[in-house]
Amino acid sequence: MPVTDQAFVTLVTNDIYCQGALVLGKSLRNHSTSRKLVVMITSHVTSRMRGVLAHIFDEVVEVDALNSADSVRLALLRRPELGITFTKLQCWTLTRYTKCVYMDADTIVLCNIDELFDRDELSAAPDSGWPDCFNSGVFVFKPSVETFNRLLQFADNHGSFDGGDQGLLNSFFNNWAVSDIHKHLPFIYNLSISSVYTYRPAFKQFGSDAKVVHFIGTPKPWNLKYNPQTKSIVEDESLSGQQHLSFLVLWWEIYISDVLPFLTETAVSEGSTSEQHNFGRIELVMKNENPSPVCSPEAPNDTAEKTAQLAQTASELSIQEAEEKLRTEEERRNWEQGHIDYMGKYSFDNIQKKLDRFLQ
Ligand SMILES: O=c1ccn([C@@H]2O[C@H](COP(=O)(O)OP(=O)(O)O[C@H]3O[C@H](CO)[C@@H](O)[C@H](O)[C@H]3O)[C@@H](O)[C@H]2O)c(=O)[nH]1
Ligand SMILES: [Mn+2]
Repeated sequence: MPVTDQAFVTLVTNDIYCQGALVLGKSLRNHSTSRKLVVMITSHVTSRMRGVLAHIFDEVVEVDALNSADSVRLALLRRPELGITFTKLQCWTLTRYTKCVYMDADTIVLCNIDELFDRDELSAAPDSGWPDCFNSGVFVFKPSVETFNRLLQFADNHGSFDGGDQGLLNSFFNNWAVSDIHKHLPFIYNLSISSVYTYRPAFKQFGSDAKVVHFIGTPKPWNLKYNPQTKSIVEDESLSGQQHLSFLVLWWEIYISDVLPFLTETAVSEGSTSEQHNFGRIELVMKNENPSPVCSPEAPNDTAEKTAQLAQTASELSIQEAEEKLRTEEERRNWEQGHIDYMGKYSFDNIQKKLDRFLQ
């Protein structure tokens, strides 16, 4: 039975974080949540992206951006961009809902977690860096204008010890660590990806129970490169063994199968808009470095070198030429059978060029 007065809520202040929110929303839908899905956005989110969000979320709510502007404390955290996360506090203004679960846009669910609505405000899981603090990437709360105003007043009086919302919320709900064990969510509801390497044996023992994965810190999944052919993350120095790759692969698989079609579809159907799209930072595939053979039984049994040449040629095709070729029967057959040349003609770069053309 759908429950219409309770919702999962997330936040995005720009189109880049939207990639995360879309994957999160889709993961909640894939696990048949009975609650509403709400995404709070700020004015910088483009109207095209708002349209895409509306495909997955029940409500796209514009809120005013709030910023801690606390550069000194944020510098301590080495994350100057996180002042904007004060905007998260706006979730308390969603008073048409009686209870909500807030989730960061860099989280995904691995199963249905509707049971969280049995908990009260403020329930959250321990932060892996300082377990007497809760992590503010997943928490149960009760919308209330009064609480919202008290939070703003508190922020005004005391600021935030880490410059972001997490410091503020921990000071405000300051008895979380000791008052009520029911408000301590098990860590599996907010598995910080960093714990995978800081306590590897525990991950081996309990990791399979995880319900929510949180890609805390940097890099975020959407900043990485993914090779859909080999279903693997293209590792670079920003990873340095710190992220658990299989969860990143899962994120990317949801992105490719459930989100990318919405993004490309909307770009095509709203071709007349002059707004700039924001797929720029997502690199779906490696281009010509390390080419691997195109996965297609019809393709001749080429050497890697020949494949490299083909990939090179394909990536150099003009859009018109690429479209022309798309119409040929063989390619259509390959496409329909799922043998898609992700390394060449249908590399993300080429798809992106096509989107650019539609958006001009
Ligand atoms: O430019 C931004 C930055 C953040 N967000 C939103 O705010 C959330 C928090 O930012 P994130 O980059 O996910 O922070 P974390 O790496 O998770 O860092 C920690 O510190 C943050 C600041 O206190 C808390 O908000 C997080 O919950 C906590 O996990 C994101 O998921 C988004 O929902 C935006 O929409 N735009
Ligand atoms: Mn986060």
